[in-house]
Amino acid sequence: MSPSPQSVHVDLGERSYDILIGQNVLESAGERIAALAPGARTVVVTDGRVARMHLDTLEASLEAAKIDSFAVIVTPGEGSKSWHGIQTVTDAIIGGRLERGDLVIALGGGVIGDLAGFAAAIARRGMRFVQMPTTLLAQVDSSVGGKTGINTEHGKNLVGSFHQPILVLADTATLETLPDREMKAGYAEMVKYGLIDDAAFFEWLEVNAPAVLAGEVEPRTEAIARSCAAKARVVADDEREGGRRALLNLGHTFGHALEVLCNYDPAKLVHGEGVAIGMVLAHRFSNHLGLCSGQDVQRVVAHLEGLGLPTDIAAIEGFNPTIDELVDAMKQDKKVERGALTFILTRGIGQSFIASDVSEGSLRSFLSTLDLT
Ligand SMILES: NC(=O)c1ccc[n+]([C@@H]2O[C@H](COP(=O)([O-])OP(=O)(O)OC[C@H]3O[C@@H](n4cnc5c(N)ncnc54)[C@H](O)[C@@H]3O)[C@@H](O)[C@H]2O)c1
Ligand SMILES: O=C(O)C(=O)C[C@@H](O)[C@H](O)[C@H](O)COP(=O)(O)O
Ligand SMILES: [Zn+2]
Repeated sequence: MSPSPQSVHVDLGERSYDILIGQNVLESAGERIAALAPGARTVVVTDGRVARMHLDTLEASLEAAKIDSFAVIVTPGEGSKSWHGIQTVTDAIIGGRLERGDLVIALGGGVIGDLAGFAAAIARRGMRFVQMPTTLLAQVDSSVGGKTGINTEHGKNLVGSFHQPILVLADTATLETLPDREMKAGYAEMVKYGLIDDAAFFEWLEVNAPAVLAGEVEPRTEAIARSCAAKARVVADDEREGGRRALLNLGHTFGHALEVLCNYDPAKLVHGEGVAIGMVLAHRFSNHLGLCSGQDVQRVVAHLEGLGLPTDIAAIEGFNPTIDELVDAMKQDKKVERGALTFILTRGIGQSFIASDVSEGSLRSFLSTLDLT
């Protein structure tokens, strides 16, 4: 018997929902969905790798609850977060004659959650969906908060919508099959919450990160639940990123630019690694601007490096962007206002803030201190 799952509530009025975190919660998916959406048919959107490992468990649970379902299986990786991917999923929904009242299930990492969530937002002008995250990154971040969407040839996450799930079922047992590199990449989004506004969580992670990454059930479940609670608080306060939610973008202005310039090639960089490098650059940039001490920068670098995460651009194999390329890619960021970049900067660990008055000149001056061509 697995212990009862931990529960975090996302308080959004009529769009409120629960996040259930625990070992083997996927086995209870059918009964939970039957209770939440009685009579609904379901489509499970997943990728080929996750399907091989975890689709059977979900399908058995749906079948036991007498829920009619079929699966759409896309290719793993960012390439599926695309116009082609969204066409595949929406065609399957419409072709499968799902009705507006039926349900889309995202079983997988952040790519699947973003893709399936966006498909649910637009198919039949809006269907309900459930997130069943299977990567650490998706369990601590992407399955919560309702940002859904795809990449376009111009950049990352440029087309999408805010569409909240009705339930998040985070089965921590699925992480047992997750490769070590993906586990670490997800950890970057977890430590982000400490760096944003919770120095005590950062300190806790400095002690407990090895146990979390090694898969010790208790500290890992606690770390996931604390991360979800942190995100839930921000999202409840500012669902559509009118203000404070932008803090969740710490490291992302740099990180997304790196992902785009690496052509989303997972051999070079995955999202969480881009965020790790981006968070270090955000701290270094803050230090360059006289906002954050060198000691705090070193503490962040030491923590991430100690866990085997990349912390600078030079760590990306065969990648030598110019300053112009980086600045140009950053200008597609959705936080840009009237052409000006917004950064999440920091005064120290757990003291991040939104800076919309950063000049391109000071960014270029900072980038020129890095070892770039
Ligand atoms: N919507 C949001 O708020 C939000 C937040 C953070 C990140 N994101 C997005 O999420 C994406 C990154 O998510 P990700 O890191 O989960 O990547 P991903 O979905 O590509 O998954 C990473 C890899 O792990 C595999 N995988 C997934 N679960 C597995 C398991 N249990 N066992 C073995 N292999 C497994 C996948 O097949 C894939 O190859 C990016 O596109 C990013 O932009 C969105
Ligand atoms: O939920 C949010 O808000 C975030 O910013 C979480 C990020 O980790 C995530 O990568 C998000 O997709 C980035 O958002 P974007 O608006 O910069 O595309
Ligand atoms: Zn992210």
